[in-house]
Amino acid sequence: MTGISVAFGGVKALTDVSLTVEPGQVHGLIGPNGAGKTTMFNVACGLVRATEGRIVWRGQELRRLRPAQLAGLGIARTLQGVGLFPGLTVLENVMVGAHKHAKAGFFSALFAIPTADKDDARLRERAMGALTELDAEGYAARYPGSLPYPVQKRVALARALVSEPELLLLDEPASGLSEDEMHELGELIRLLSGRMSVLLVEHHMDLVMRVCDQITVLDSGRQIAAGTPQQVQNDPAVTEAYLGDAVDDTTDVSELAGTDGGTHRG
Ligand SMILES: Nc1ncnc2c1ncn2[C@@H]1O[C@H](COP(=O)(O)OP(=O)(O)OP(=O)(O)O)[C@@H](O)[C@H]1O
Repeated sequence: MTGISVAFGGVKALTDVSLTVEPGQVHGLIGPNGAGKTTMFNVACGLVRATEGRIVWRGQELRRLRPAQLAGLGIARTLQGVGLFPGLTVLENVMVGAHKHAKAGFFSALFAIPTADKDDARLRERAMGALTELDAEGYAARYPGSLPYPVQKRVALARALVSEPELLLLDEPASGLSEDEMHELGELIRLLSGRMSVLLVEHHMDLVMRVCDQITVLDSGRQIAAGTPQQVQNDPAVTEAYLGDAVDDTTDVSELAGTDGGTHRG
């Protein structure tokens, strides 16, 4: 993504931001509240159109990117919150994520079109595989509303993984997780980077510092730093940006602890 600017009416949410997620790398996008992280993420998903700038994927410029195109491009995403279909079981929810691989099957079934049983079986198998990878196979027959939030988040991630994306876009995947769950999530993201690239928008500094290969830091819609976790941690502009944020919002002081000393690095 190069030279991305976004304006909402008179508000400049992003000004000339560039970042490249390299193959097999985890790229973190961080910044204080209102920095523009979600807007940048939404540009990458096709949910927000950039006022200026270019998105290039696999050597091709994506003009007028729409969210519906992502799966076909080998890109999957999870959004803030969970977004599972309450009327479908966990397994069915994950099968929705696999639909680009199915010629017939689950979707034909949804719309009462005659199904190809083989496709359906393959889809189920892939969806169960993704659930197993996330230790959630035991919940396959349950409905999302009956499950604890962290489990719902794992299911949402399984749904993104089942399409075997080349690029996984994660928007605040650690929100609402305990320390232990966050640690597991970090290990999982590292594991996933062996077979896909990851763009990670996240508030939890210790997670970001532990799992990312490269980090881009935004503040007030502008890129203020970029580099390895160590480079970013040692950048005075970053500390300053977070200090300003901590003064505005005292609840963020604990997060600040991870940005200054390096003690959270794994
Ligand atoms: N749809 C919108 N309409 C108008 N302004 C918006 C819209 N979305 C975002 N903004 C503004 O753009 C700026 C960047 O917001 P954004 O949500 O991208 O930041 P963020 O870094 O994700 O913040 P947070 O960490 O609080 O989620 C903010 O000033 C915000 O108020």
